[in-house]
Amino acid sequence: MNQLSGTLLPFLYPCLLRSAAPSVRPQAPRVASSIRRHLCSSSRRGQSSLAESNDAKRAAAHEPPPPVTSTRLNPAPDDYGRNVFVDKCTLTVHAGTGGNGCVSFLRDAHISDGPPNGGDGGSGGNIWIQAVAGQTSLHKLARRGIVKAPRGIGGQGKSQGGRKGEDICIQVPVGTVVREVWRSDPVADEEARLEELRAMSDEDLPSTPDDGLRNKWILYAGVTPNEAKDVAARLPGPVKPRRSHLAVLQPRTPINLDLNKAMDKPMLVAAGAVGGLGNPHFASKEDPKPKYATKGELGARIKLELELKLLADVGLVGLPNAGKSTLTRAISNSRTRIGDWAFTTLAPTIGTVVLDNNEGRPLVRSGIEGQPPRVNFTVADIPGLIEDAHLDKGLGLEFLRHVERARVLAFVIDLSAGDAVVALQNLWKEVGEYENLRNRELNEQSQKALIDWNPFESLSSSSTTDQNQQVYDDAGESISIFPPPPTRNLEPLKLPPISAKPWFVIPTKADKDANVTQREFTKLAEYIRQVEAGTVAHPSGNRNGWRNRVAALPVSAINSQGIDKVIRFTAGVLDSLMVSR
Ligand SMILES: Nc1nc2c(ncn2[C@@H]2O[C@H](COP(=O)(O)OP(=O)(O)OP(=O)(O)O)[C@@H](O)[C@H]2O)c(=O)[nH]1
Ligand SMILES: [Mg+2]
Repeated sequence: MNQLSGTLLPFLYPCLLRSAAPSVRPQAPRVASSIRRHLCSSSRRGQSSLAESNDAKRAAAHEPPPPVTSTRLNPAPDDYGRNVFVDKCTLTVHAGTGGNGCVSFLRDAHISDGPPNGGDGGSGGNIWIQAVAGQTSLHKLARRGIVKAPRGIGGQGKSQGGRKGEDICIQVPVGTVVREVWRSDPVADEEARLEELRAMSDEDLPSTPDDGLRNKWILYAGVTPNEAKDVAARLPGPVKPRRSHLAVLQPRTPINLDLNKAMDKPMLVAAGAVGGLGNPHFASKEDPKPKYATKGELGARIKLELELKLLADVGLVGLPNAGKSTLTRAISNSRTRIGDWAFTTLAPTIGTVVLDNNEGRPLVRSGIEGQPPRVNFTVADIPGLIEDAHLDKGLGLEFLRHVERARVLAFVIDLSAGDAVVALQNLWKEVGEYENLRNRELNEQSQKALIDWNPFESLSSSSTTDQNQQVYDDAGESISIFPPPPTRNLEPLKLPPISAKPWFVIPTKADKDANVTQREFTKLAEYIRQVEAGTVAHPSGNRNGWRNRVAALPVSAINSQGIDKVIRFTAGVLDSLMVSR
């Protein structure tokens, strides 16, 4: 070993030196150990260290393995990933304000007082939105609350235009509905104001330009206070506010987008405001060297409500403690919490089931002809439903709201916990009652909207606290700067009826007492067959409930048995939905 100390080897392979110590490192790289064997073959000390390490390895092999405390499918209750799921949030987007125009004049060795050459301001950043696959929650946007695009940079001398503000793209999960709550568009406000001024007769016109118009101008930095009055008096009349040419790409107001497909390109939500004009724009015969330029336009502000209409491809519906979370862990990458008590899961957790890990051959072949194959689907572990959940017992309404947002429903039934058919019927009863309740509410709301409508009600009377926030000037007078307009009451989302969703049953805990589970499964399978054949009523009580291809797929989630069949069946149902769409 002493031979080694004078070389670079100890630095490159520190394990060679450490191997002389009594501790054993079975994970040492194979290359290092082969070099070690080769180099140390002539050294007696090296031989003894190898012998020691072999002894230690042999001793370790005879040691009993550490006791297994938990597995992935039967973890300790504190072994779970943090769940941050948000399916509804509001977001205020600010399009970038335009950069200011510049007041500048050509200066040269031979020209001391040249023509105007101030550049235009750059336009503000645009706000885009894009639905992307792979995202399942709105929590990041909910945390941000406000998204502001940067403003454009001001113009400069020598006719240099300002740089444009950077664009911002908001990425949301596929299945997000985006609706406008209110909008404040300074350009539209200014247009309306100019329209009003134009309609006024000459006597009614304000004699001097009011603050609103003055605020649009920038005066040359070199003007003295006395000169400033003179320049201000020479300002041209109201300048028509300008919009970015991208504004034509904005969706119609009020915004109402249903982003139900992954988008290749983002969609424009709010175009950045245009930059101000430099002083050459105002040069005229009367005033060839204007000492003013315009400020950039103010960017629009839009308050949006984002809501996930589609939570996941499959929603697991079951009684508390039925084994939904264990099943979610068994079929997906989820690390949802598992515990042998009711209400272990209190908020939905979304897991992704991988059908193709891109290692050559897909694990499950899925997709429809002519379209790219499906590589995964999502599963939502929804908190357990209890009796009278539709009356909001045990946060029932909140949980049922999530059930409504799954494409396909999988009813998880514990085969060892009493009558499986009754358990399934009870779950459907809660879901069906919730649907009736929701339909009744929707009808009541639309009737109320009809009755409450008052054509003579002024806009200001419907103002909200948001709008009433006042700003005061130095003299204590209230001034309103850029106030948000009244909030729009958004209607509840229109969702397809729950009973019309494809559904199937996953009887679980099939590994428990064979006599009981076998008996319950036989009963349940017979009942499902009758529902499919139409000889018994649909368990939701709705005559038009989904009956095609209903199945009962028994599993033992804790042992990962029967899981493949569930994945294949679900992928098949999702494919058939795509074909029928
Ligand atoms: N023997 C057996 N036990 C299971 C199986 N699946 C789940 N369990 C156990 O059942 C208990 C409850 O499982 P969870 O997956 O937390 O049940 P859950 O439906 O998510 O419960 P909530 O979140 O409270 O609604 C745990 O102790 C699991 O280990 C199974 O297939 N076989
Ligand atoms: Mg759970």
